[in-house]
Amino acid sequence: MDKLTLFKQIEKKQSFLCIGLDTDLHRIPQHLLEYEDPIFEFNKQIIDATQDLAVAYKPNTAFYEALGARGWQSLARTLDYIPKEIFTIADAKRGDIGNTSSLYAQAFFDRMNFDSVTVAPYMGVDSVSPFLSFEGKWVILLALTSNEGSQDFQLIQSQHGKPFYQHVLEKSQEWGNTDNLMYVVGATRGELIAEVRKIVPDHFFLVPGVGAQGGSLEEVAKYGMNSHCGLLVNSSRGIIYASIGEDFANAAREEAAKLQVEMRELLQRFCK
Ligand SMILES: O=C(O)c1cc(=O)[nH]c(=O)n1[C@@H]1O[C@H](COP(=O)(O)O)[C@@H](O)[C@H]1O
Repeated sequence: MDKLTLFKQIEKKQSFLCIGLDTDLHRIPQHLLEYEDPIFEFNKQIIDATQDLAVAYKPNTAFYEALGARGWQSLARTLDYIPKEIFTIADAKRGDIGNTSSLYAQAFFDRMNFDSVTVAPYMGVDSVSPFLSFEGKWVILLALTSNEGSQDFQLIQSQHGKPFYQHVLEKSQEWGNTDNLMYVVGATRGELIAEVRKIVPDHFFLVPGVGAQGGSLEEVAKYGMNSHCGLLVNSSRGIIYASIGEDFANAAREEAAKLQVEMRELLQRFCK
């Protein structure tokens, strides 16, 4: 997908909401277990109920991989079901030596036709550049993650006096087709989002951590929004498990709608 299509979706829907399809067989409503593919059925109903509010869907592949071949099939069916104008993210957090990364990229971009994949930068240029060589596909590089363990490496000051995540942002700008590069920046790191934005003013951020992890949407927009919005804010559990009863899809819609209303207002305030 090209940038323009993404911009248009954001403008049309007045939303920068990404819904995380972290679909767990143990958490979905029990009545769905009667279906031949309960995971797909759950996702299908969530997508039907929220597609006018969301600009992206992000299945976290762990939830599908954990089920083996059956899970991969549910993932493929889900991807096929997502309307084509909506941005799709394979949250797989890959990255390996070059020839292996090439095959990961083929798996998610050619075989499965995702628009983007999350990639870990730890192994450096040759582990990331194979993903960047796919025309029209996006790499979403982990920069400053939302979890507590992000302090272990990402916030360590290097001998140049900069935290490690800043090196990731700067160095990755030299890694080829950076036009199609986004960065993961956790919503739980409100005060640091402004620092990230200074280093990469034009890139999109995928921002997980609102909802179940407690990040503030307003802070994210205040510090992270640019003139093209530049944000995809993800919520997974806070939306998809809003209810575990038969009304789950409606409840998910209500949660997504609350976020969209807030996003519309934030776009008017900060997208300049
Ligand atoms: O890459 C991600 O999406 C990601 C990065 C990060 O820093 N923190 C983070 O929570 N995520 C993912 O975003 C989703 C967050 O889910 P909820 O906390 O349920 O909204 C999960 O799929 C995480 O794996």
